[in-house]
Amino acid sequence: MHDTDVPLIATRALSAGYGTRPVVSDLDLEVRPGEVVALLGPNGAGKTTTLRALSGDLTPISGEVRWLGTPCHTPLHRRAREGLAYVGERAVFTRLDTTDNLRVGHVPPERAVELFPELEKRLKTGAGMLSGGEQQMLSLARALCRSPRLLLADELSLGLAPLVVDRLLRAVREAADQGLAALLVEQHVRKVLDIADRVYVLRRGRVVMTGTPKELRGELDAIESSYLAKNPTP
Ligand SMILES: Nc1ncnc2c1ncn2[C@@H]1O[C@H](COP(=O)(O)OP(=O)(O)OP(=O)(O)O)[C@@H](O)[C@H]1O
Repeated sequence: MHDTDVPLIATRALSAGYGTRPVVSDLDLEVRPGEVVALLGPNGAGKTTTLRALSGDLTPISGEVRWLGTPCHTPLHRRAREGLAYVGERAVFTRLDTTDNLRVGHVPPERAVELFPELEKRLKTGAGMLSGGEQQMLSLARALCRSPRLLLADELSLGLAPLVVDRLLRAVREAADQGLAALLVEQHVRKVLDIADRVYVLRRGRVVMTGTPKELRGELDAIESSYLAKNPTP
């Protein structure tokens, strides 16, 4: 069993942005071990900015990020050593083959193949020649096979076929069932709600809705139409 009493990562009244202009404000969110949390919202709502502040890539303008209950000011590379994994869009080395991409990430290829058997036949293929789905399996394998404590994933499933999206999300769910804490920024609202424990919806840099997928089912149309509205100005 994993200790779910202390959030692995949490923000308290966090404001973060670029220069002195906050893009997200007054953000209180947390992710506990064993939880998959979805961060949803229209384009420009501040989802990536939030992930960057959580990862240590952006310094908060005010408020704080807490790691295992303690305020945390370390940069991204230090947090990575302490168990944080960040997966962005198709983060592969296109000139290396799949095996070398895994080795660079200190992941034995056989572990990656256990997670995604689809990669077995592609171990000697240049990562630039893989399909989008295979590239994302490779990125996710590189992150998950190092047994991180926290996964921050930005649009894992961008532009991928529905079956591949299911495959990637299932791998995250299974890792969370083993104790991983995961925060996923996703455009596939309905699919991520199928595997998430909790959801935050951001709009114009603020949390406007939060709850379990069950609690938010009735709001699905509103959430999806806010995506189409592309974060309208007030
Ligand atoms: N490096 C940057 N410098 C200045 N402004 C930025 C920078 N990155 C993002 N922004 C601005 O911050 C705001 C929020 O962007 P962010 O990428 O966090 O939103 P998002 O919700 O992830 O959007 P999307 O779904 O389109 O990726 C936008 O207005 C964007 O223009």
